[in-house]
Amino acid sequence: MHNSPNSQTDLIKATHVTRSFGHGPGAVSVLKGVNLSVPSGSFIAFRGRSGSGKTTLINLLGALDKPTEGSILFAGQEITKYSDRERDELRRTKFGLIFQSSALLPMMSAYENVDFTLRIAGISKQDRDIAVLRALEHVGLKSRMHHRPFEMSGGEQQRTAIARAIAHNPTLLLADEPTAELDSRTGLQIMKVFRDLVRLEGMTVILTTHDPTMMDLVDQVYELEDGQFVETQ
Ligand SMILES: Nc1ncnc2c1ncn2[C@@H]1O[C@H](COP(=O)(O)OP(=O)(O)OP(=O)(O)O)[C@@H](O)[C@H]1O
Repeated sequence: MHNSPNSQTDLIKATHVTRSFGHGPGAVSVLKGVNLSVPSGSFIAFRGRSGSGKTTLINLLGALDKPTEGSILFAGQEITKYSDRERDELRRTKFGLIFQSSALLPMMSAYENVDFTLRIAGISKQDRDIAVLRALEHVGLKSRMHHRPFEMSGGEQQRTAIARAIAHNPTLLLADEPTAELDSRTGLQIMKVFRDLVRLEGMTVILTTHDPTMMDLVDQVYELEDGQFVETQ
């Protein structure tokens, strides 16, 4: 595959990406030609009003969905041409996904929640023991790892969700409104966890948010308006 010198350092590159839902006169055009280059090891935020297309874009970048038109390259590979099976494999090995609600299993401790995901991915007990502790340490939750979700604060639950998403050491972490259910102080702490994963672990983090106060910690903000980027800071 031919790459320009620039694109070799991009972890994610989206070109002329559109996404429409439905057909014919009832079709809704949600993304209308998005171009994006995300360098490896950067911390990026998509900001925009409700309905501007943030979740749709995150789902496309995370290989949970396919664009109507356009291409998305991950590490130089056109993932929009991948089969379902290849996309599953990519998500399982290279991506970590975090959502607004932590969606932890309520009867399991923080440790068990993280461990469970690795267990169903077929990781050996020996490797899991190391990976789970390392992930919980990264999010500052080692001392509370035996607590179950109802015994944890919202911020601790979201930290557990982050630990679960990073335990397999993904290259790219995608988070859709990860601070929306948290107060602003806790939200800022969660943003610092992401920032440290970028600065100390070299991960690339892309998240969505409504909240302008979260923007100081990221490298770049992309503003989505009605399915297009309108301004780049
Ligand atoms: N599967 C779908 N079928 C039809 N329309 C959809 C579908 N998914 C999203 N949409 C529409 O696309 C638009 C953008 O949705 P999206 O969830 O990407 O916005 P958002 O910026 O993430 O909003 P929010 O901040 O409220 O989560 C909305 O108008 C939504 O109704």
